[in-house]
Amino acid sequence: PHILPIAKRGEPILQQRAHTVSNVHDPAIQQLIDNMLATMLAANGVGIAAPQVFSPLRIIIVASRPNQRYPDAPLMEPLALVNPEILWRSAETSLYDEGCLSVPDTRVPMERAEQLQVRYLTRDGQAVETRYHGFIARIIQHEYDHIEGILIQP
Ligand SMILES: O=C(O)C[C@@H](Cc1ccccc1)C(=O)SCC(=O)c1ccccc1
Ligand SMILES: [Zn+2]
Repeated sequence: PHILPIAKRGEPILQQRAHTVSNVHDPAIQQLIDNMLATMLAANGVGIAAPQVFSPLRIIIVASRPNQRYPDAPLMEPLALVNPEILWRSAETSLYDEGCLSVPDTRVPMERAEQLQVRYLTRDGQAVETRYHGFIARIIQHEYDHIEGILIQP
């Protein structure tokens, strides 16, 4: 896998809606997912979205791990969500200072739904519907914003 350049605020691709993946089994898609993972790990992130590596596709990676602000955040295997759809968001919200690999040296307090229900394809093409809460739900909402062309604003 390759570590790819990360698009920074101001790059048009970060403000465009990304496109649905038509064939998750395409080797180019599988390589992209591997490269997104390598790039996220190298940047010490807990998530990444395809537009951040200049691919206008609806692919996100979520990789929660415990950290100072969220010491009880779950440590999880990085998970790729292809063509994610948020089916439901709880009315209950929480506030957290979010960072963004595309907006370096910035933390922005963001209010997000505490729980959400999401439907997506795994990288193996399995259709899955899952409910998340807490830090993982937050990361999913942050990454989902990226494929909608939405960036946190400093
Ligand atoms: O820009 C991205 O999508 C990655 C971003 C994801 C994210 C961070 C915090 C809340 C929601 C989503 C990052 O990983 S920035 C790095 C960061 O803020 C962080 C790193 C380790 C632990 C906790 C936060
Ligand atoms: Zn971000």
